[in-house]
Amino acid sequence: MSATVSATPATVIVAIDGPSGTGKSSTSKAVAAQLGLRYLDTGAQYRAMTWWMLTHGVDVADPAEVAAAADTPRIDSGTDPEAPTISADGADASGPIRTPEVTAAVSAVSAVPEVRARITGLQRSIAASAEGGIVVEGRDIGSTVLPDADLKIFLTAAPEARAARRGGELKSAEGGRPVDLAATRRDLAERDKADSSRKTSPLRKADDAVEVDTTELTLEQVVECVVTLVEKAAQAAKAAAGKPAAKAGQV
Ligand SMILES: Nc1ncnc2c1ncn2[C@@H]1O[C@H](COP(=O)(O)OP(=O)(O)O)[C@@H](O)[C@H]1O
Ligand SMILES: Nc1ccn([C@H]2C[C@H](O)[C@@H](COP(=O)(O)OP(=O)(O)O)O2)c(=O)n1
Repeated sequence: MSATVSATPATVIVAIDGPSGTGKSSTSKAVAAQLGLRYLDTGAQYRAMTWWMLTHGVDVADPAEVAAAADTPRIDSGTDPEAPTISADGADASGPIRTPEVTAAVSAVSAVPEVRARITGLQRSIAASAEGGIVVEGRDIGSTVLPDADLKIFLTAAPEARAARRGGELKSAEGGRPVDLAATRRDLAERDKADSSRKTSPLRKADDAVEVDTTELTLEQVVECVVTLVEKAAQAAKAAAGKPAAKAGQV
């Protein structure tokens, strides 16, 4: 086992929150892979629920209809950071959840308290059973879902940087066709507003979260920074538990 992994305790829970395009998914996957942890993309769960509703005739603009359907689909997440999976009622949802239709509807669906209660329950049970620990990324992980996480990170980035990153992804998805960056930026701002202003569990930095502004950092620099923070948090957790902190090379 490497010195890096040996610095983590038996179980370490890391919460990474922030708005779209700040680097949550890429950072969380890389950190989890590097430290031998599991990985959960909670946005994918909300997107899978939204996709299932759109394809099962639920009027996603009607919170009562959405609430009534919230317990119906089975949502399964595979937590291998090298190959995460997401399915709804057994159907692979990884492609369809990235369509513009799902992106446009997901904030409304995820604002419905019954949806949040259902998915929060799934998230807590996945985190509780993750052997060795897990990196969970989303909007309300540090503030609501896992308030006792060993480490909470809140990623931010300037709106132009976020739009440029999302625009790059959309361009690849469109086979290299140019993307309207101003429209991408507007879409992000609208989703930020909806996600931050909903009543139940809005997008919010937990009081004890470490904020990392990724605007001027490469992805590699962000990953390095978060890995260092996880190792420090793991050592603090060990010390608090009364055990001597592991030296490099010790398990
Ligand atoms: N620090 C960074 N610098 C440049 N590009 C980044 C950085 N972090 C992430 N990206 C890229 O930006 C895009 C969005 O990142 P992603 O991890 O999906 O963000 P989020 O999960 O917060 O929406 C991806 O294409 C990713 O490779
Ligand atoms: N913990 C979470 C995660 C996502 N959501 C909602 C709000 C987000 O706009 C959507 C989609 O999240 P996702 O992380 O996939 O979004 P991006 O990849 O950043 O575009 O889900 C949420 O309400 N709570």
